[in-house]
Amino acid sequence: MSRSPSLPDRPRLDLDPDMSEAERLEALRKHFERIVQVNAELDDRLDEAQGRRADLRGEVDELKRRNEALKTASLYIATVEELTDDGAVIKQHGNNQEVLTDLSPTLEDDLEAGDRVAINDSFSVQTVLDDETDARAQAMEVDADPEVTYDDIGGIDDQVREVREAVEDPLVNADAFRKVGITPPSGVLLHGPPGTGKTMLAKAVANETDATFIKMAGSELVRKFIGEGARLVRDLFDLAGEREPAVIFIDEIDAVAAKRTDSKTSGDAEVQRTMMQLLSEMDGFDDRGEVRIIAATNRFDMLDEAILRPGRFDRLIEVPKPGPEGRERILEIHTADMSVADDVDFADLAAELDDYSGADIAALTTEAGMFAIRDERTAVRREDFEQAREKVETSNEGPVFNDGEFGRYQY
Ligand SMILES: Nc1ncnc2c1ncn2[C@@H]1O[C@H](COP(=O)(O)OP(=O)(O)OP(=O)(O)O)[C@@H](O)[C@H]1O
Repeated sequence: MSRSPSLPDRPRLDLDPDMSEAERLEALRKHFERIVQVNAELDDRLDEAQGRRADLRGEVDELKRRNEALKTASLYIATVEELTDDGAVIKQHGNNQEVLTDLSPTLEDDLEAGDRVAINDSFSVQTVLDDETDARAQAMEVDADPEVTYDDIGGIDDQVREVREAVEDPLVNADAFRKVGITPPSGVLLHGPPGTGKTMLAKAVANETDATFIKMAGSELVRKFIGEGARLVRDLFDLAGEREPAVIFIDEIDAVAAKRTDSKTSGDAEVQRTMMQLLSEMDGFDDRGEVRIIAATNRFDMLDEAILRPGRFDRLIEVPKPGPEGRERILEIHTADMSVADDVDFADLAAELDDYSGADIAALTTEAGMFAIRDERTAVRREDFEQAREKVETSNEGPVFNDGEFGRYQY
């Protein structure tokens, strides 16, 4: 990469052998002042570059999202009704339009009547789709008996309490809410940096209330074909109704509920349709009995305000990275089953793990354990944690420090 032309020059120190001591001292003092000044200028430039980098990353994310939407933009779902010598008769879902379409030789052999296919705007068959149940399985994770408990979650006690009040109490104590005549929050939105325990919170609430945990990934929803995202949202709420008590967890909700952009691609329109379906399911939520809904996002700044209105995600809970005490607790949780040598002081270690998320700490403890194994020891020592830190912090997936990735969000 070429160097930016406007970077300040490296200051030079010219000392003449004929100079007196006083002159030398003066030259050195000036040189020092110049270095301090150049350093300050470089700091400014660095800040500027980091700001610019954060902006560019934001743009890249947005472009990636649009690209993803465009790739699936113009595909619709249809069912093959009949195979004839002239091609296949297909029926498009949604409008039930029947069309005879040519088939490419490669598809001809694969297709059977009854298959679901993806077609483009001109009804040409693009791919054979998986079974409907596969599409659901890919987008939804159903866990009738999640194992996470509140004790497994460290450093976010206030958030645990808030989630319990907003999600657990209405499930366990529905009568009390009815008698007092208040409506519990419709949906809870957890927002904060990645790996801080948002999914754990949702699972723990489901566990403590003996509810089925049903997770839907927002990013999966937008990868589907026209009409499929909205249908999956419908399925999600139907399934939760069948399995009540249930906790619906929509991860990465920003993928379906981002602020409207000015782009008019059909991919964006499809994302909008999916979001509309989600909003209408939430608006009809009161009659759904023992179903609670939690969503999570790392990109709170991107959300469309429509989803935050009363009756929708009207309880916002920020889940931040843990402070030193929280980090200490998370270290204890993740080393509970490890043998740890006496020279490891968790409070001391936690104080040094500035900006680590819960997930970073979990990764750190595993790495430390690996170093002990490599050294053929059974107890994990302080030096293992040090080596693990070096590894975690130099790898790309290590913690992202304050002036990095999240500079552009509010976290
Ligand atoms: N507060 C915490 N206490 C204990 N462990 C944690 C905590 N936060 C994260 N972890 C560890 O990190 C893993 C990932 O956490 P989780 O999936 O809940 O994060 P998340 O906030 O949902 O992340 P993302 O936004 O990336 O989906 C957990 O399985 C756990 O091992």
